[in-house]
Amino acid sequence: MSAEHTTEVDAPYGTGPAKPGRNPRKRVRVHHLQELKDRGEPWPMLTAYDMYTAELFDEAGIPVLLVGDSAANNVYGYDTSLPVTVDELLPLVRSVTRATKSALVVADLPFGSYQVSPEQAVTTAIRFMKEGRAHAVKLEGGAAFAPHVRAITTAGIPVMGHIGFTPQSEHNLGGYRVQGRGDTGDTVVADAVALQDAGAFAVVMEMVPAEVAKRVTHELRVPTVGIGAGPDCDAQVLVWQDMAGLRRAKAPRFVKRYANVADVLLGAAKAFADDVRGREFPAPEHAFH
Ligand SMILES: Nc1nc(=O)c2c([nH]1)NC[C@@H]1CN(c3ccc(C(=O)N[C@@H](CCC(=O)O)C(=O)O)cc3)CN21
Ligand SMILES: CC(C)C(=O)C(=O)O
Ligand SMILES: [Mg+2]
Repeated sequence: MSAEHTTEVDAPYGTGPAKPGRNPRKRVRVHHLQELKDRGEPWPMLTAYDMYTAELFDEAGIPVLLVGDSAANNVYGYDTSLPVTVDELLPLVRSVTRATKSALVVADLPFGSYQVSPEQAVTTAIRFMKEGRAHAVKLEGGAAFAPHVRAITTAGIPVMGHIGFTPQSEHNLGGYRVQGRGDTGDTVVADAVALQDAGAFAVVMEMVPAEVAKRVTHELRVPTVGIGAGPDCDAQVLVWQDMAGLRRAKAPRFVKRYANVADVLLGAAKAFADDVRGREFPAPEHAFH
């Protein structure tokens, strides 16, 4: 029996590092994430936009990778997530999915690709599954988008919700602001319940007060995924360039920086430049004779 076909797998899924070359885990599924919530085990999620990062995060045991529409900011250099298109995101999704063995890959539906109607949402979600080889999709919006979520899940595609601060609506929300303070906390809870009832397998909460996120997490059967939503969510997500310190701009309050990749890359590029200018590179061992 080849390694690929072993039925002996590490449990629980995605809660520890993979063991390369031995006992490869099966693909994380939506029901594994539900099992983690039911056992009270929090799980990590990161964005990924390309092959090498996806491969590393998969090996690190990150069970869910999000190809975020935040590629707008973190790959394409737009100032908001609004301009990025399906055609720009699809190749990134394809490379991330191709690079992973275990992680469940979620594709963000970008602005304008699902809001028009549930039918448009299904059509776009199908493109991400068929052309991007994603395992699930994510869209922004509360109760008003329950019909869109229902339509996509009816087509057989798992959907992750996203409420609280929803970057695609920044012009309507008045900028990057915490959502659900005071009386509007009840709206966040109602939105989360509506998404769950429409079939969402998990709900991201971005920049909502920790107490509201805790309420939602206890109210929902399905997992909540926090970003700036306090410690009581069932999962936590960060943009990888924030998490690893590749992005050098001032990070939002909810970010914790675990490395300084920017300094590592800057140092490597400067050393290479110095070597070329000083005729240190290429050395004899780098040349063919
Ligand atoms: N690199 C990156 N990280 C992200 O978390 C992220 C993106 N890009 N792009 C899409 C959205 C936009 N997000 C953002 C961007 C900025 C703030 C921010 O500046 N927050 C401030 C102000 C909060 C407030 O006004 O209360 C902060 O200090 O947290 C928050 C979320 C989250 N997403
Ligand atoms: C920050 C996460 C939740 C996201 O939606 C994105 O990266 O696009
Ligand atoms: Mg997004």
